[in-house]
Amino acid sequence: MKAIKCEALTKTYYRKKALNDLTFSVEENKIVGLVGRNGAGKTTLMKILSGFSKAKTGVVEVYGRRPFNNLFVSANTIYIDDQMNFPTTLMLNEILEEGRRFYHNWDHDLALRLFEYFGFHRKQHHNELSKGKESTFNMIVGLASRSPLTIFDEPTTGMDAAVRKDFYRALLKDYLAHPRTILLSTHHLEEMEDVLEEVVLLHEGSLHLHMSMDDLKEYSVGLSGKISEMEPFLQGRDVLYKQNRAVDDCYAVIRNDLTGGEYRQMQQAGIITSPVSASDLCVYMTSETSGKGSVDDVFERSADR
Ligand SMILES: Nc1ncnc2c1ncn2[C@@H]1O[C@H](COP(=O)(O)OP(=O)(O)OP(=O)(O)O)[C@@H](O)[C@H]1O
Repeated sequence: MKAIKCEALTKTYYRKKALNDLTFSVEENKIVGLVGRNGAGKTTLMKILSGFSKAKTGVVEVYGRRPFNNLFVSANTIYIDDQMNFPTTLMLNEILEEGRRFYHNWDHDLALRLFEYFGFHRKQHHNELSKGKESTFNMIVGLASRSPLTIFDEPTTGMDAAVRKDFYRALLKDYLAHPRTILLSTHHLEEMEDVLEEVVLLHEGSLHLHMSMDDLKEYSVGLSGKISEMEPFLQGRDVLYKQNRAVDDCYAVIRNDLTGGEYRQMQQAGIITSPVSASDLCVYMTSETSGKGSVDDVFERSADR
């Protein structure tokens, strides 16, 4: 069964299309990374899936039901972000108790063990926590809920590197023991490559790519060498990214469909091939193409004045 199904989904804010003709689906019990540049539409999509907001046109289904104002979807979905507001009168242990009352799969023992491991005190209040601690507490709620669809929107905001590592490990361990569908947006794809099974890349509200993490890692290859030597190899190919690095030196990323013979020809021409990480590939594929150049140009222009 599909946990998520979107068909031609569009959401507009005033005249701006936050989601534009978005079609993709996610099978049950997958752990999926949602990535894209700032403003790509990740939060908008997650809020629609959680039933908090309504699409303008298109179809969206969570476990076969339209999520907006739907009790079944609310009971089977949790949305965790860094702006969660819990009642300020409740202490942290009371918030966990509320979680136990609401979420039918809630694992209170797990919640309490994580609570203790991360050094929380029962009588603290959510609005008194530091940013990183707030995210850590929210993460505990998200994991302990064991919701069939668990949505984490940038869950590691403010967490230090050690806590982020603990989070990825806890997420993976709990997911393996209790499979469910987890959709997680992140700007730290490089840290999550071993956790995620699939990646959905959004760009300007549209689907740019949806594939398994294994395929994504193999999808492209980096080439560096002299421009004059590279040009013949790049002609007619799917060039995903290209940057001139020095007067006669260039780096390009192409689809990884080279034959053994082509690899040998490149070596003979002095072109160096290298793997491209999934995270770098996503950045390259969605890099600005509006002719604004790089941030270096901003400083060069101001020096010219
Ligand atoms: N409430 C709103 N009112 C008006 N425009 C909005 C609103 N929420 C989002 N947008 C716009 O919709 C687009 C997508 O925003 P969204 O927050 O979904 O992106 P995102 O991928 O989550 O970005 P980030 O990585 O920065 O969190 C942006 O252009 C944003 O300005």
